[in-house]
Amino acid sequence: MLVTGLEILKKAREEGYGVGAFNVNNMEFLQAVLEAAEEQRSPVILALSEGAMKYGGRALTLMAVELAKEARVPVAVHLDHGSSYESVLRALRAGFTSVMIDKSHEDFETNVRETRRVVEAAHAVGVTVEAELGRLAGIEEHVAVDEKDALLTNPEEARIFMERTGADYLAVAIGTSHGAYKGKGRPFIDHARLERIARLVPAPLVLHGASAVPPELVERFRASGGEIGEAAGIHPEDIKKAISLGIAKINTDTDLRLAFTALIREALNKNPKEFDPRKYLGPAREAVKEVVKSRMELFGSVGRA
Ligand SMILES: O=C(COP(=O)(O)O)N(O)CCCCO
Ligand code: NA
Ligand SMILES: [Zn+2]
Repeated sequence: MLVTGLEILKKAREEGYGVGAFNVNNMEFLQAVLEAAEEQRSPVILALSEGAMKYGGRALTLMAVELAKEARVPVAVHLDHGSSYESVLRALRAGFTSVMIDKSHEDFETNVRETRRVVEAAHAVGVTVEAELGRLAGIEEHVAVDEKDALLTNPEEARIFMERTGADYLAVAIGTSHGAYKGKGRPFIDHARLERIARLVPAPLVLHGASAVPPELVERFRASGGEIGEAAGIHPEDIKKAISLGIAKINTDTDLRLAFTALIREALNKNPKEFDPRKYLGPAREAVKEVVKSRMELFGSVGRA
């Protein structure tokens, strides 16, 4: 059933588990994520970035919203990294039930003002809002303290920000970053900072840049002819710890992309004569579904629907 992001995330934070927000760009990703959620009896968030909305248009947003309504588990349809008020309005008009306004690159007052404006519009139509404070950036442990403070989320500022904006959940910067290169080896996650934020912010917290970029997946991508450098993702123990401290929404995009692409490359390499798209998109869809199911097990959302 189609529900708001807050309905899913409030319960998750209260009961101490995480819910995956999986980025979808096409039919196969949508099917993979929703089938995984139903098989795992897990709530799930379908995340569409502005790039996904540009790429998929009405075909994608219609599918996402209608399939969410028909799903046998709670599903929110979420705008990921909304960059403007207008972009949020387009998502609201498309029937999304969760929107992110990301003004974390602006100064504090601008972020507060722009986020408040989105909260008023979204709440007027029963949709809940994710905001962001702090800069996503992989940090090496030895990074100077003042540099960390400039980048990562300040706990006291977070409390004030949430009170002044009325946002429903907060994306925090505690050492993660988007993409396949999150740092050399195991990225440093500032759990102490997260604990301080969670004490001051009762709202569900969001972890961006949370993909694991597992070595076996990177290897499979390389073996199929893919080129990727020294990739590193977030360690499963850091995900579990972050959830225990208050993270309720966990964004996963890179792991799905790697799986989908590796399987397509393998299928095309294996049978150069093949030109039925279903023969290579099908196995790729299955691989994404398996990644999503295993992420749900790590997050603890299995059986929570
Ligand atoms: O936090 C994330 C994903 O993080 P990751 O790259 O670790 O999967 N996202 O918000 C997805 C970003 C999509 C923009 O193209
Ligand atoms: Na988001
Ligand atoms: Zn993100």
